[in-house]
Amino acid sequence: MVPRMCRLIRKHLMKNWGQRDEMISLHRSTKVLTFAIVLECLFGIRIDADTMFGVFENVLEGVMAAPINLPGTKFSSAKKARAKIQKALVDEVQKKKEAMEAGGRDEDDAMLLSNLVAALIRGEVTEDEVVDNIVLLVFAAHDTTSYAITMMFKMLANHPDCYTLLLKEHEDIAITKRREEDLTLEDVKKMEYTWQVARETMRLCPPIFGSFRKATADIEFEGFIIPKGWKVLWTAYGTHYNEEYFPDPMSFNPSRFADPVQAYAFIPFGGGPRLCAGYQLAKLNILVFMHYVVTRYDWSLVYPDEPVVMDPLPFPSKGMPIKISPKHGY
Ligand code: HEM
Repeated sequence: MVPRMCRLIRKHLMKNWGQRDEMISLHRSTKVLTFAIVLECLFGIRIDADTMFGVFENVLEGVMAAPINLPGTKFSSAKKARAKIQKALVDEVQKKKEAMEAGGRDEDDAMLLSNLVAALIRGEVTEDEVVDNIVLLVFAAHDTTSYAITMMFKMLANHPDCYTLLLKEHEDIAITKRREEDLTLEDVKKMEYTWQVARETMRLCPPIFGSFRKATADIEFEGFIIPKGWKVLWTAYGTHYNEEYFPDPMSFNPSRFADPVQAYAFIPFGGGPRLCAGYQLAKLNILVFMHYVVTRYDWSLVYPDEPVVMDPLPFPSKGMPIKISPKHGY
C-alpha cells in the first residue's frame, strides 16, 4: 500500500503541481488526489480520476438539494451523475469478474475490488451492493481527508516553529532516499511529529463535527434522562475544546499529542465499534502527501485568514490557494 500511494502522490504532484512557480487550489488538488487514492490504493480501480472526479462532485452537490427532479435542478444533475458512476463502476466490476472467472491473476488481487467481486461470484452480494460500497467509501474519504490536509497547511503557515520541526522530520527521511525511491512503512512510522500536527489540526478543526446515535436504553446524564429510542447528537467540539482534556484548548500545540490522550476525548474519527473504517488510509494519505510536498516545494498561503464555511461539512471558502515554488533539485 505505501509504495503504491507514493507513486500515485508523486504522479499527482508532477502532473498538477509541476516544476514551475504556480498557484494551486490546495482543497481541489487534495480532493482529486484522495479520490484517486481510494479508487486505486484501496480498490485497485484505475479510472480517469480527472473526469470521474467532476461527476462525483455533481452527485455531492445534489445530496443536500431539494428533491425536485426537473431539468436544470441540482437534484436532477446529481441523479444523472450517479447513473454515470453506476455505469463506469459496473464496467469495472464486470471486467474484474470475467478476469477472476477466467482464473487470471494480477497485482490487484489483494485489493478490495477483488474481495468484493469474489463475494459477488459466491452469490453473497449483488452487483449493486458492490457498486454502492465503492461509492460510499469514495464519499466518506473525499471531503474529510482533503479538509484535514488543507487545515494542516493553514496551521503550519501560522506556526512557523511547528513547520520547522515538521520539515526537519521529513528532510531526515528524504536524505536516506534516492529521488524516485518509495517510502517504506518504517519511514512512515518515523513521521511522529507530523502525525501530532495532523491530530492537533483535527482537534481544532474536525472534518466531521459529529454524528447521531440512538439511545438503546434510558440513560442518565448529568441529572437528565435520555429516554430509550431518542436520537443523540455527539459532537467532536464538546471534548476537543474542553480544557479538562486539552489544557489551553484554543492554542495550537501539536506536542500535546506526544503523550497518550484520554480515551474518547479526541474523536475526529469517531470512536467505539463505529470508528472510521478509513482511519489508517487517511493517516497514510496525510503523512505521505505531506512528505512529498514539504520536501519538494516551498509554499505560502495566498489568503492567510481565509474563512471556513460549512455546507454542511466545513471547507475553506476560497479553496485555500497556495503559491508553490519547486525546491532546488526537484
Ligand atoms: C481525515 C479523514 C477522515 C475523517 C476525519 C473521518 C471521520 C469519520 C467519522 C467521525 C466517522 C464516524 C461517524 C459516526 O460515528 O457516525 C467515520 C466513519 C466512517 N468512515 Fe471516515 N473519516 C475520514 C476518512 C475516511 C476514509 C479515507 C474512508 C474510506 C476510505 C472512510 C470511511 C469511513 C466509513 C466506511 C465509516 C463508517 C464506519 C462504520 O459506521 O462502521 N473515512 N469517519
